[in-house]
Amino acid sequence: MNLSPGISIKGQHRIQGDVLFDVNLDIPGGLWTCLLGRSGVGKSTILRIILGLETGGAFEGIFRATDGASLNGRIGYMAQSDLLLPWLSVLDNVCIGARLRGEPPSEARARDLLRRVGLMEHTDQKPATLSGGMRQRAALARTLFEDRPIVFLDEPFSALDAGTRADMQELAAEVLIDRTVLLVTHDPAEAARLAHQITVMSTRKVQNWPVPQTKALRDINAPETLACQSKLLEYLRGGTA
Ligand SMILES: Nc1ncnc2c1ncn2[C@@H]1O[C@H](COP(=O)(O)OP(=O)(O)OP(=O)(O)O)[C@@H](O)[C@H]1O
Repeated sequence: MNLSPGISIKGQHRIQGDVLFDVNLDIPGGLWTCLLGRSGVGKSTILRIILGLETGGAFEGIFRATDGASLNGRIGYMAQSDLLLPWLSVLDNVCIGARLRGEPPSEARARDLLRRVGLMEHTDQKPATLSGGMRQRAALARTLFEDRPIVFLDEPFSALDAGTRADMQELAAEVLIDRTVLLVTHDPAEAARLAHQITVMSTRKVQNWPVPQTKALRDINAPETLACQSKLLEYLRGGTA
């Protein structure tokens, strides 16, 4: 049985009375959906609506899990900003969710994830002593540690160099296999590599985009990955694709 439900969202979001976007989107359970679109179009807002967070506007519509159960407590979220607590060590930041819930965190698992994101030597450091890319990897480890059936990732690899980015994509794909993942990204190559569903958002519509027929996680240099990446980039730049 797939324990990671899909999500459907349908409605309209307004900011100060103006329509920011109309959305009618099915996010399939147990698969990766990559959400792309121009800056400011409302990608993060879709995540925040489903998470019940402040958006600065009002959403009129419905969203629900496909299994009919509440989404409360089932979504892991990695925001664009890392939201690391400056007074805690990297290790304690990874474990913070469990501690706040009054659960004893598995420090061994936290350390293993920090090793896998390349921060084994930095577990006792405070976030302020890390580079931007290291902070982003600490935030990724914290999100993976939460082990939720649904995971929202908002530009999770944006601060990473190309090699580390490929490594972290592979790690996330492995750890989050069979989870429902909604990944916001500006990188067509990332979407072409990771997605089971690609969704492109504009002010007019939210539409699905053809994904390569091959199995994700795809080879970066496979012809179908490169073709998808190139067509997507052309479309996002305003071409006709
Ligand atoms: N708290 C808020 N109050 C008022 N307006 C907001 C708030 N949050 C977002 N907005 C506005 O909503 C719009 C969509 O923002 P959102 O962050 O969802 O865009 P995005 O597509 O994720 O952009 P980017 O790719 O740059 O991250 C923007 O015009 C933004 O200014």
